[in-house]
Amino acid sequence: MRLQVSSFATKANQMPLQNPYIGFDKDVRGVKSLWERFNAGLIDTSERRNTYQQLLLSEWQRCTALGVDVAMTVARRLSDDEFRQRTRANQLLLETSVPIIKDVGRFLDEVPGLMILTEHTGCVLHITGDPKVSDRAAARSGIVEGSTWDETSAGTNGMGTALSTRQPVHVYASEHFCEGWQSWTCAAAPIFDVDGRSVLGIIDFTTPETDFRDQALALTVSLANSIQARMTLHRELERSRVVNAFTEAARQYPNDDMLALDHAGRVVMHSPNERCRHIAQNWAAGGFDGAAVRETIDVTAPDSGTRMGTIVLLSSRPTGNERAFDSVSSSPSLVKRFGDFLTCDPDTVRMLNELQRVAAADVSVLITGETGTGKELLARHLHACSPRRAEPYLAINCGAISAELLESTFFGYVRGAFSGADPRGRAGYFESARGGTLFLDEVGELPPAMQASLLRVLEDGSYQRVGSSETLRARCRIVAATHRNLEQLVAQRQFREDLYFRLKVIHKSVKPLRERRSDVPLIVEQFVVAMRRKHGLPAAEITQEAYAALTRYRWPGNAREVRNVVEAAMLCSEGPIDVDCLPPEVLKQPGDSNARGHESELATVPSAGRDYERQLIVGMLRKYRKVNHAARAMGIARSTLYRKFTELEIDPAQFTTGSGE
Ligand SMILES: Nc1ncnc2c1ncn2[C@@H]1O[C@H](COP(=O)(O)OP(=O)(O)OP(=O)(O)O)[C@@H](O)[C@H]1O
Repeated sequence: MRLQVSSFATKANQMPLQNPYIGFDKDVRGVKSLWERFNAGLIDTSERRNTYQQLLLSEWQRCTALGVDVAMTVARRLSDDEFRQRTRANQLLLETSVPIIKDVGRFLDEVPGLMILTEHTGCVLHITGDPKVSDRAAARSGIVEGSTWDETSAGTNGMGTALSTRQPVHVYASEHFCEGWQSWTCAAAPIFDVDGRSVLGIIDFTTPETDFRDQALALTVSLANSIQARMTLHRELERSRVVNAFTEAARQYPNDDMLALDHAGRVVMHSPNERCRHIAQNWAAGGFDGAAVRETIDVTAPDSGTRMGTIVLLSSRPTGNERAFDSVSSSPSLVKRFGDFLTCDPDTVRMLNELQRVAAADVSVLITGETGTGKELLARHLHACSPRRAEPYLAINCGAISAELLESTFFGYVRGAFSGADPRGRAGYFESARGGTLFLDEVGELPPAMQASLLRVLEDGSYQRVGSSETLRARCRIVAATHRNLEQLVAQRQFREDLYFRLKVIHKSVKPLRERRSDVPLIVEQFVVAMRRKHGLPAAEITQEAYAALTRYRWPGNAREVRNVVEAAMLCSEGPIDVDCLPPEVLKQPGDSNARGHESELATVPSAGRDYERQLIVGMLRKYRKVNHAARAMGIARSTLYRKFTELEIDPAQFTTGSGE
């Protein structure tokens, strides 16, 4: 159970094994019976209980209050996209931890257990261990990479409880709050960042209940310490590189005030004056004027392109023409970053500043704009800036769910609600989002019946699971988005006016990229760095001609199209990115009916989308040289990739080695 006693926290080094909560002579049967009585509502308050039982009860009461489903049997899992993002964000932790875990794993051959690494919100990044146990854990409890184990998602459990207590814990079988985890026993320890306070992740050793080893807790603590030590070394190296970059930037821009931030956005250095000292002191609390940031320069690792820190140039004391990125902007301008959303367009900067101001307010927000303009990106960061940031962020594409399943997907259902349903019933998005944010993408696609149900929730917060008359209360914030013109849909009676007004308490519209052309270089630059990281590519220049074409093009698919074109071009090029790596539509001059130099190709390729897809796949094959590696990098099944070869007339043998598999 958790090591919650405060004296332990302060005397951890002297007395860990004397703590009653990590003793291994646990009263297994007693705990099971306590759990059963707790869930049946049969706990007698006058009953005398020892400290350990009281601790368990208060844990479980807390989980109940958090709305955790005690009957949960399969852990919540992030979408593939979200998991990919978490993996990218925790690359260093993974690269540092996995070799250590594997090294130790070799000596655990005899123990039927799993070594699990999570990041700081409880999402499992990596699992190593006995394949049989791994299969069983996946099938029985959903213990897989991408599953989430923070206590608000999964109740008392090794990873989640170590995260919330920031201490090593041992959670035995029926000490788990959810029924679905009670056939497991876990020992887990937090991995701390260099500041000794922020938790980077958790290292956990999970075994079937009966196979637990007394030494497991010591093992996880020792592993966490090793990972921590190696991370500290990396961070020190990064820090010295950030300091060097700061010194270089200060030499280049002697009139600028600037700060150097580490990978986590903490101030490492600042210009030696009172204003900067003041900004640096208030930086962590966000008590600075965001608009004071003129430019940011990422300090990246020379080999991997991973971001190690940032140099922030502040906007006052302007001297005229200094620029951080020569390739980025033709005039000095303010670059605003809102999460991963970058802009230097004054209207969009203003819109983001307004969005930032409403992040903390508990009101619904509607974001409109053409497809690919970054609406999801804004919604995600709005959540990250809100007081709800520790709670789940759930994104739903309303247009992708069939009308019959919408009610049950949003509101959940009880057992026996309809045929084909999970016999245990299931929570819907409103329940799973709890106190977090529900992002309703493509909200304009909701059919009328669902619009009426959503309106009811927005009006009084109440809803029912399908098949139940019990009223539940929604506690999440709604952020909605659409590329459609909702006002027009209202006029055409396709969208309820009352719902429209409920959703657009705050309404922000994102301009298409062709109306903020100064953002194109910024976004191209951002994707060049991201794709280098994603595919492990060396630094590549963009030739002047290619650059001119990229900035001239109107980008009907907005930033998403930029991403696709940059990714394909980088995979296609062997050296600098030149025009021959750009798709024909990008090369078209305004008024041109033919793409320069690509007439013959165009004649055989029916659409730009197809052309892009073909280019991307060929690029992937060239890079990875094996079909299965390319499929994995693209996040699709090998069979799908083979189907694409036929569709797009690609001969994989031309690009792969050996069997190509
Ligand atoms: N201003 C921006 N700066 C950097 N990247 C951006 C920007 N806007 C969008 N992107 C990137 O473009 C891609 C598409 O963004 P996103 O999915 O948020 O668009 P969207 O408007 O929600 O699209 P849709 O309407 O099709 O759902 C993502 O890869 C996102 O990271």
